[in-house]
Amino acid sequence: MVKSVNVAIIGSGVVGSAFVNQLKNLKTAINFNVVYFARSSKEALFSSDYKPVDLASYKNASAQAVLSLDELTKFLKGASKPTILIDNTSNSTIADYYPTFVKEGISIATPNKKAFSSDLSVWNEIFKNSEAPSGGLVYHEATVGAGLPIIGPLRDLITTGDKVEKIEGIFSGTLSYIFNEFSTTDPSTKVKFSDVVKVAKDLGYTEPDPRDDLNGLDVARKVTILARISGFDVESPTSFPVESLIPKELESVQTADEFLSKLPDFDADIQKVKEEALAENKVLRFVGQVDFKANKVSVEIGKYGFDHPFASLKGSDNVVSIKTERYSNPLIIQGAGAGAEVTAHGVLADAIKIAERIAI
Ligand SMILES: NC(=O)C1=CN([C@@H]2O[C@H](COP(=O)(O)OP(=O)(O)OC[C@H]3O[C@@H](n4cnc5c(N)ncnc54)[C@H](OP(=O)(O)O)[C@@H]3O)[C@@H](O)[C@H]2O)C=CC1
Ligand SMILES: N[C@@H](CC=O)C(=O)O
Ligand code: NA
Repeated sequence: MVKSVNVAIIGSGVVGSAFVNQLKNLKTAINFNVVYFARSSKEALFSSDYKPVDLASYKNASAQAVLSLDELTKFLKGASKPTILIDNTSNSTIADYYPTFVKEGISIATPNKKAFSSDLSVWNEIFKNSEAPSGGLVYHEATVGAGLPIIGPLRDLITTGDKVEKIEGIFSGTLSYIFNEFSTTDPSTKVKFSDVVKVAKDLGYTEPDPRDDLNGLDVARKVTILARISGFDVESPTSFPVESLIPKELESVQTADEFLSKLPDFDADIQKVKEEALAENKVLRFVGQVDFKANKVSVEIGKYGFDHPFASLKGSDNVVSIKTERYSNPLIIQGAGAGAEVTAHGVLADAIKIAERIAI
């Protein structure tokens, strides 16, 4: 008999739409039965008898109001099959509810960093509940480096007894793209900082609000996640030094659109920093670090010589260097660290891993 698992999807934005397309074309021995699909924060598709949502026409299907998280839990628990919840949003209310989902036996696959990088207590509760015999499973590979295999291999190293000494890298697809385009080894590069920011947004690399990338918080969240997996109990992503690219004068601007329209006024400031680096034969890169020996976690803009590996990165590539007791010559993982398809495949691969463990 074919094994089956229920799936509840929340969000159909940049990542969510790509996820649905990949799921539609999935060829596995397990049947993924989508019983709930919140295609926006207002509209959801589901039926009380758990009939599968038609993914081919979900955009036009008539929808109902989204269920509250309590109602959703009750609905999913009422089914005869186990459920994987796919959270393709950046919503923190949903993230704060993960401990309850997991306690109620609902498994989670998600690219949403909020639950794993907010207060340490939320992280502890999620994984404590997940370890209980009736707890749901939790996979979040796409929260760091999108679909790049970083969290899985790091967890494997730790589980098998290795010890992390240092993790260092470029963890933002957006900031990688921006600095790879803006601060190059070629002195004739003329692109304006604010223009590249807009392109990064159009390419789907940024957070829903690009200020969450530019203020360093997105990188701080990723560094927090990697530090915690490695055994460094970081209290929150604001509990260590994080450098921001938001001009002081724009810190209190209300909307992302207003921010983007005013950003060109500050191009000259960052241009000057770039030119100073260039005069030293260096480029600017936005780097995160977890250093166990120095007992230090940091996120900052650094200057790197033209021959440094960070200087030759391309596109939205992330690069992560993991130095451990076993890998004294660090393990390097590099590739696209943002974008719809590479993020969605990370989430879907996690969903498949969960399904292989829980489908009945
Ligand atoms: N883009 C990328 O390259 C990467 C993204 N990620 C993460 O993936 C997640 C999604 O990013 P992205 O797709 O770019 O974001 P988008 O803003 O494009 O999509 C978010 C979607 O979530 C929906 N949504 C928000 N809140 C709710 C809610 N309460 N109930 C139902 N739906 C809701 C939004 O609907 P509405 O329009 O109604 O608000 C929207 O459809 C984020 O957590 C991001 O950090 C991770 C790695 C890479
Ligand atoms: N906005 C993020 C998306 C992936 O996490 C980034 O640019 O890296
Ligand atoms: Na990843």
